[in-house]
Order: sequence, then C-alpha cells, then structure tokens
Amino acid sequence: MRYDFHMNDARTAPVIIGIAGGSGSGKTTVVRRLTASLGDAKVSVLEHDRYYRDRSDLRLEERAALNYDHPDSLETDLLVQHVKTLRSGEPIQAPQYDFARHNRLDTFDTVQPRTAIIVEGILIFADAPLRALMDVKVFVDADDDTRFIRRLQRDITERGRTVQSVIDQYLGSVKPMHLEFVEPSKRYADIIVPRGGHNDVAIEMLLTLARGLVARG
Ligand SMILES: Nc1ncnc2c1ncn2[C@@H]1O[C@H](COP(=O)(O)OP(=O)(O)O)[C@@H](O)[C@H]1O
Ligand SMILES: Nc1ccn([C@@H]2O[C@H](COP(=O)(O)O)[C@@H](O)[C@H]2O)c(=O)n1
Repeated sequence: MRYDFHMNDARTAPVIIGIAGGSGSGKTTVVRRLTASLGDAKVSVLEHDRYYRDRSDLRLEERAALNYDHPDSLETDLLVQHVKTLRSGEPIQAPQYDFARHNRLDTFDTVQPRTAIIVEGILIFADAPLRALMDVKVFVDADDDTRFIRRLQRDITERGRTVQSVIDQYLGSVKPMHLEFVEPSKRYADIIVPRGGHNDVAIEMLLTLARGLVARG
C-alpha cells in the first residue's frame, strides 16, 4: 500500500505525527503505545504542554486563575521552530513545565531528531503553521464526562489540585475552550480514534500505518 499525504517518496526528513484530543482523552496513552511499537530509538516526543508561556511576572494565585485552554496561553511559535529544527536533523532544548506552580522551569530537556517526531497536545490542530508540518494527524476522542473524571483523578494525584479547583477550572475555561477550539479542530484529523487510548483496533491500525512510514524513513 502507498501512503501519499503531502510528503515526497524519497523521504529523508522524519515523519511528523500529530496526536490531538481533549484533555483526558487518552493522547498520552496513544503516544506511549506508538513509542513502544516503533521503539524509543526511533521516536522523539514533543508535548505542546511544555510550551505554556512563562508567567513569572504574576503571583502563583494569579497564575492559577489564568485560562490555560486558549491557544494564546501557549508559545506555539517556539514549538513550530523546534519541530522545524528537529526536521532538519538538529537537536532542540525543549522547555520543562511545572503544572503545580503553573510556570516554566529554568531547566530544559534535550530532544534528539529521530525517524518519527510525535507532537502531542489539546490545541495542536488549532494552529495552521503547526498543522502544516504534520504528515499524519490523529485525533483521540472520548466522551466529555469520561474525560472530566480522568482529569479530576489526574489533576488531584499528579498536579496538586483540589476537587473544587478542578471543577471550577473545568466549567470556567476547560469546557468552553474545548468547545471553541479543540472540538472544531477535529475536522483536520486524518484519523479519529474513538473511545480514547484503549481502543485496540483503532490503535493497531495507527501503529501499522506508523511502522510503514517509519520503515520508509
Ligand atoms: N480508554 C480508556 N479507558 C480507561 N482509562 C483510560 C483510557 N484511555 C486513557 N485512560 C486513562 O485515563 C487517564 C488519562 O489518559 P491520558 O492518556 O493521560 O490522557 P491525555 O493525555 O489525553 O490527557 C490515564 O490515567 C489513562 O490511563
Ligand atoms: N498551568 C496549567 C497549564 C495547563 N493546564 C491544563 O492542562 C491541560 C492540557 O493537558 P492534558 O494533559 O490534559 O492534555 C489543559 O486543559 C489545561 O487546562 C493546567 O491545568 N494548568
């Protein structure tokens, strides 16, 4: 089978795979399965979450009250530049982000250029220049109540939140921004994975596609 997308047959550049979907939809789970299937040595992952803007100008309480689900909360230009750098075969210094403090850390992770570059995040299809870099666009879908329950559990155990703060943030910004920006961006997907990260049939098809693309790299 031949996959054309918008790339050249004589590909030397890495294949760039975008994994989008609402918060708690199962994106990280899909990325883990892709990485396990292709092999760590062949895959670099860039999370859009790393690129939340540095807001050291604000106090912690002020930062906690910001809307983190609007595209302007992220430094997407820098992510675009980093994807281009990786595509050209050079490593990048990816920012690290602290969800408990709502701010960038002073430290970075070196990300190496590899055969496949996975870009993951809720808003990666909402940005045209970023979208244009992707060879394959996957949207991981899940019911809103399922996503909310997963987020509640995760934000309390991993991101230092209270039940009330998760509810307030969900109703105040996560849900309205999801409806305004994330859900409409699904139209750009090449593949939609229903029922989140544990949909074995859909994920197996995605893994077969990805292995084929990487083998040609
Ligand atoms: N289909 C599923 N059924 C049950 N739990 C799931 C499913 N997909 C993901 N999860 C769990 O839900 C949580 C959120 O998934 P994750 O992949 O981190 O979402 P995202 O990266 O989109 O926010 C994780 O604890 C994960 O193990
Ligand atoms: N300081 C921050 C920054 C982001 N968030 C939330 O993270 C969500 C995206 O991450 P997923 O792993 O869930 O895709 C997004 O919905 C932001 O609300 C935050 O809570 N605090």
